[in-house]
Amino acid sequence: MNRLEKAFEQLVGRAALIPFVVAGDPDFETSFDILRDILAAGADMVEIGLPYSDPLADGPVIQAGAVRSLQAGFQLPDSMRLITALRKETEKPLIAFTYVNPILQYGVSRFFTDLAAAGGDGVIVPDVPLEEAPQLAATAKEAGIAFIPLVAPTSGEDRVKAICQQASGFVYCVSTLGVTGERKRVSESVQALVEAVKRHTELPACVGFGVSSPEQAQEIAAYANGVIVGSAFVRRIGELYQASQDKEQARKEVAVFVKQLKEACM
Ligand SMILES: O=P(O)(O)OC[C@@H](O)[C@@H](O)c1c[nH]c2ccccc12
Repeated sequence: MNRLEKAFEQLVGRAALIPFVVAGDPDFETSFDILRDILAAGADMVEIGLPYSDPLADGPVIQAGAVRSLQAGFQLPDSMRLITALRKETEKPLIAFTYVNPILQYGVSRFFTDLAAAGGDGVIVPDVPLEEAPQLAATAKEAGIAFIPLVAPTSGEDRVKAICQQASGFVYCVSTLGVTGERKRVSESVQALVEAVKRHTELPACVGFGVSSPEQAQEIAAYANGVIVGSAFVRRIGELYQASQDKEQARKEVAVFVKQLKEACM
């Protein structure tokens, strides 16, 4: 059983809390501390976003996080270094989140081999078309990396079935159309999407996009196997870690938010 399977098995009926942060935001050391704190505060696994200059599916908050990281000089090899360092601190799953371009530039086979050597467990690539996904998924699986696909509210039953058939790790159910970013309400339609996924795979179905509060996390945890929260963390990191802020206070506030979300997922 791999780390992802073990993590979901240990949930025993509750939903996994899966925070997303941008690697290297606002710098390598701080990003390492934030991820270690988030895991120590109770996150079941983390999604580590590899900063990219053209994050077309991201809203302004995560775009700003990527800019902070890239401006700090963070490059793809630093993401591998960050995952390697984190793996020394935790046995929880570390999932790389990246657009397809950085993988192509780095070299597909080299990317997954290096990610596995660093201690990574899975990858999420939001902009790889279904037609090209099988090749990427096969290379990932050869390296022992779960290829976690996304399904959207617009994905019809046949497309959900086709996506689930090549999935590994879990299936990412995108709650709403548009780009990432905190929403006041999480769309009700995502429950039907989770149910459609469950008709076509035994894999966990996790929901992301827009989750900004413990109340929303609790709502999703009632029917999904995991709750993914990104912009709500990246916004706090941006606000709290401005140069003038007290880093200790910032770390405490991020940890409190994790604990509140974790409570809600019980
Ligand atoms: O609205 P949020 O919480 O930022 O949701 C997406 C985010 O958590 C993470 O999964 C993500 C970051 N960038 C993406 C692009 C596409 C799909 C997903 C993502």
